[in-house]
Amino acid sequence: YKDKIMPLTICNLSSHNFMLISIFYIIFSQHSERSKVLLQHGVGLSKTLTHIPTKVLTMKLQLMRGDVLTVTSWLAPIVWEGTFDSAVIDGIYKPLNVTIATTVFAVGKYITYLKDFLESAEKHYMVGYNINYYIFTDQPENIPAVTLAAGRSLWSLRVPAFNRWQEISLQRMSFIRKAIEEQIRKEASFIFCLDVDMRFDNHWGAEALGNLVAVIHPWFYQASRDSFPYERRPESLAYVHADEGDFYYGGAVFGGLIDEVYKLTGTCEEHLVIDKGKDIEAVWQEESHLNWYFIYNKPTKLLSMEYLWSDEKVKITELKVVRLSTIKKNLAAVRPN
Ligand SMILES: CC(=O)N[C@H]1[C@@H](OP(=O)(O)OP(=O)(O)OC[C@H]2O[C@@H](n3ccc(=O)[nH]c3=O)[C@H](O)[C@@H]2O)O[C@H](CO)[C@H](O)[C@@H]1O
Ligand SMILES: [Mn+2]
Repeated sequence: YKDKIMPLTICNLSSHNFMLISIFYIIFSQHSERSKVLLQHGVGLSKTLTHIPTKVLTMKLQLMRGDVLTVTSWLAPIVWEGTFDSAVIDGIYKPLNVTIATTVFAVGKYITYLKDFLESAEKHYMVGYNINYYIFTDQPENIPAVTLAAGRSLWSLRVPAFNRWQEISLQRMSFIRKAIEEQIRKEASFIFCLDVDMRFDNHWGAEALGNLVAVIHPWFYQASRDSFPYERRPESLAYVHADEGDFYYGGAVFGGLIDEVYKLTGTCEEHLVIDKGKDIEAVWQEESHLNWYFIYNKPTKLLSMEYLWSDEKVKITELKVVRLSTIKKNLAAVRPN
């Protein structure tokens, strides 16, 4: 299969993934006792996992992508169209009846993005799953009325208005950490933390679930490590040495199991507070701290730029589908500074 279809260099990149998938299915098909898989996802054992037939295995192996990196050097999958089968993924997660918390900040004029964000999410984001949206806003009265599907609900959490846009990004980690502690932990098993200036265009589903999930920043997909915009001043706790770093991740999408994201947000919050005490603000605010965190706490799953694209980018051939895109915004009109 490899020799016939894939050029040798690509074959080297993909063979790990090929092996992993094969091993996963061998384990899966031989053990109908499903505790390992369920425990790995940190969810209860009460529901029955549906049996995955052999014909699905055969189909899956034909879906491999040969033109892109589909696994990291620490063996985390990178999710691209053609690397997963939604029927198999839903066969794992739907019976577990998981609830996925989804945090979004809509402060000041950014509240105007919320309607399209929510309406498009209802069409494409985790369709068929229980979703709790947590909207952090300074104006709960202006949250638009959007019809949510069954099993999906929306909570508003009040935050102050800020006079610098950087401040909102900086404070997100702390607000999310607190909300997990006080509310979210009791209500959901997974969480995704998303920017609001975005629109879902296509399926963005349960294949994105994982213990600790990061997204490759679309502007730095093909960039070399020395051009990643990590924080380079050693005084900051977000400092990354020139010899370190795997990918440059976007701050607009991260997630995973609640406890993993609790640790992530708590650590970033601590580092942000210490930096502030030293009067230093990392070059890309919380995104810089997030990138630091993922170097020392490797994400267990990476999402390709299909999961975080930008309306301002010219499409590349590897991009077969845009699932979520940052909309073009008039920064002078929407930001407080
Ligand atoms: C695509 C991507 O990875 N974007 C990141 C990037 O810039 P962006 O240009 O995407 O940042 P942005 O202006 O979208 O701000 C981030 C988010 O903060 C919220 N917000 C911001 C300003 C405001 O007045 N009101 C408000 O609610 C809102 O949810 C917004 O989506 O760098 C930021 C760091 O500063 C964040 O890490 C963003 O996630
Ligand atoms: Mn944004």
